[in-house]
Amino acid sequence: MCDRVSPGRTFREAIASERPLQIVGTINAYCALLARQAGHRAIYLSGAGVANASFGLPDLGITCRSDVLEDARRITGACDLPLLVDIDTGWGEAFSIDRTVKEMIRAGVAAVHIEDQVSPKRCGHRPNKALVSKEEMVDRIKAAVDARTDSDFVIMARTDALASEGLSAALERAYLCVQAGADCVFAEAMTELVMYRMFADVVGVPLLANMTEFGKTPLFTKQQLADVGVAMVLYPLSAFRAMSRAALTVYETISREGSQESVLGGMQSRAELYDILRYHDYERKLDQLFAEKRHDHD
Ligand SMILES: C[C@](O)(C(=O)O)[C@H](CC(=O)O)C(=O)O
Ligand SMILES: [Mg+2]
Repeated sequence: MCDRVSPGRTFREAIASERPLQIVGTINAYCALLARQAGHRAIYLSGAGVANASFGLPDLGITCRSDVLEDARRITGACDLPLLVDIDTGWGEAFSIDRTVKEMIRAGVAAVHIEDQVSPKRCGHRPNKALVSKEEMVDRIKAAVDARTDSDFVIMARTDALASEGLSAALERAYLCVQAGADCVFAEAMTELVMYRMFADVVGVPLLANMTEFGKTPLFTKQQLADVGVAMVLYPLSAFRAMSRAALTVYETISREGSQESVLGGMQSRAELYDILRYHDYERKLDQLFAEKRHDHD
């Protein structure tokens, strides 16, 4: 790796120093800057977010590695916060997973989570999810771990097993993934707080809880999750859901009222936008370059 601190290292440090670490979904580069402005220390590129927001598609395994990589690169290009990326099933067998991991590292990503659903996958909070065998999932993890070109890059194993196979099977899968080298575990679609305590005790590595809205998991607080041993709390689509509602309201208002006047109060101002983008720094730089150029010709 180049002179840059490994994003994986930054992510590991964030997990160690903020318990639990809040990881917020940022569907694009500007959202990543907003999350940083709000003081967050880690961000997330959601697979559902790529499908829904970038492609207008449902989260059913329709988007692929290059789609997610493109969104990831835009985010890492604009924001230095460590980025966790949802790579769904890894998009294939061992060599495809190898390529996925290597390209994610090249894209400046800090961590990925890979799940045990069959391909094409479904949203973790919808019915009728089908899983690959635990042996195949272990192979996915081995392939991901072996693919690392940066030993700090974080491989997180996600299990979707609770719904179809029950808690003991989900715990066993998580344990086997850790034995195979996974750095962290993502316990998907838990229905009770105590389940996280059981996972934390079994896996012995940092555990992630997914607080996605309108799904199978009640919205536990950061403190409740800390008390049951959770190390990371994910809010994958919270901002996206709020942005979507806000955008719809604006479109409807413009259409209904013939003006956006009544919704101005809900908008970020030009000054606020420019602040986040450091617009004036860019402008000053431009002025300076032109001034130097003029000077050269004198
Ligand atoms: C975390 C997740 O994998 C995502 O893609 O963001 C989704 C979130 C959601 O659909 O609410 C999941 O939990 O499957
Ligand atoms: Mg997903």
